[in-house]
Amino acid sequence: MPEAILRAKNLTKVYGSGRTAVRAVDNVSLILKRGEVVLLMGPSGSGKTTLLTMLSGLLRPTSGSIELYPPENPKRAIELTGLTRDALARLRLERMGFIFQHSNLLEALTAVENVMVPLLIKGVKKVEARERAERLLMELGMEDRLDSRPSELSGGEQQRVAIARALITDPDIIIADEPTANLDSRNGREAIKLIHEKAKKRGKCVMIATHDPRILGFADRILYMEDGKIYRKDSRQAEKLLLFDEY
Ligand SMILES: Nc1ncnc2c1ncn2[C@@H]1O[C@H](COP(=O)(O)OP(=O)(O)OP(=O)(O)O)[C@@H](O)[C@H]1O
Repeated sequence: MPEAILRAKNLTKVYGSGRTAVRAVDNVSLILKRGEVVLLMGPSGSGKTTLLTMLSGLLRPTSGSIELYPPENPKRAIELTGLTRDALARLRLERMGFIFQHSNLLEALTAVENVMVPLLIKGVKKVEARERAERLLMELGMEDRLDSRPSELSGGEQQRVAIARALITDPDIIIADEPTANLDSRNGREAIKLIHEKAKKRGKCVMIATHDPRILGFADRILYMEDGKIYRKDSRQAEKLLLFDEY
C-alpha cells in the first residue's frame, strides 16, 4: 500500500454560531497517499473549498486533526493544527503547492520570474532559481514564453505558469481548487495531464476539487462531497451524478 502523506481525522468546520451556524465540513476523515490523484467532487456549497483550505493549513478546523507525514521521516507526523503561524507558513512553502481557478500570477513579473518567487522566498540564489524555473517551464512547453508577462499569455499558458509555480519547490502535496474551470477543452485536458504526470513520476499526492467531468479519467480515487460529508464513488457513478446534479 502506498504510504500516507496526509491524514485528516474527524475534521469539522462550523462557520458562525447559534441559529445561523453553517456546518460546512462535517466530521470528515481521509487519508491521502503518495503518487495518487484524488478528485473532490460535489455540488456547489457542499464544502469542497472549506475542506481544501483546512488541508492546506489556511483555515483552522473547529475540531479534528490534520497530520502530515514527511516522506523522509514518515513516523514523525506533524500536526498542522498545533503549529504556530510561522511554522505553518514554512511547512506550506516547503511541502505544498497550490493551483487555483484563476492563475493568480503577479502581473508585474514575467512567466519565469513568477515561477522563481517561491524559490526566492525559500532562500535559493537568484541564478539557480532562474535556471530551475526556466527548465521546468521548458518541460511544460513554455520555452517561447519565458519572458512574457501574464497579460501577454493565453489562459492555458497562464495556467501552465501557475502549475510550474506550484511544482517548482518539489512539494509533497499539490492542492488544486477548480484548476481547469477557466480553460477550454484542450487546455483543460493538457493542464490536468501535466499535473497527473508529475504526481505519478515524482510520487506526489494531488487533491483536486472540481466540477469538470473531463478530469474523471485522470483520477485514482473520487471523493464525493455533499452537505459537508464525504462519500466514495467510482468514476462511472461520479459521471452519473454529474448528469443529475446541478452545479
Ligand atoms: N467564510 C464563510 N462564512 C460563512 N459561511 C461560509 C464561509 N465560507 C463558506 N461558507 C458556507 O459553507 C458552505 C460550504 O462552502 P464551500 O465554499 O466550502 O463549498 P464548495 O463545495 O467549495 O462550493 P463551490 O463548488 O460553489 O465552490 C456553504 O454553505 C457556504 O455558504
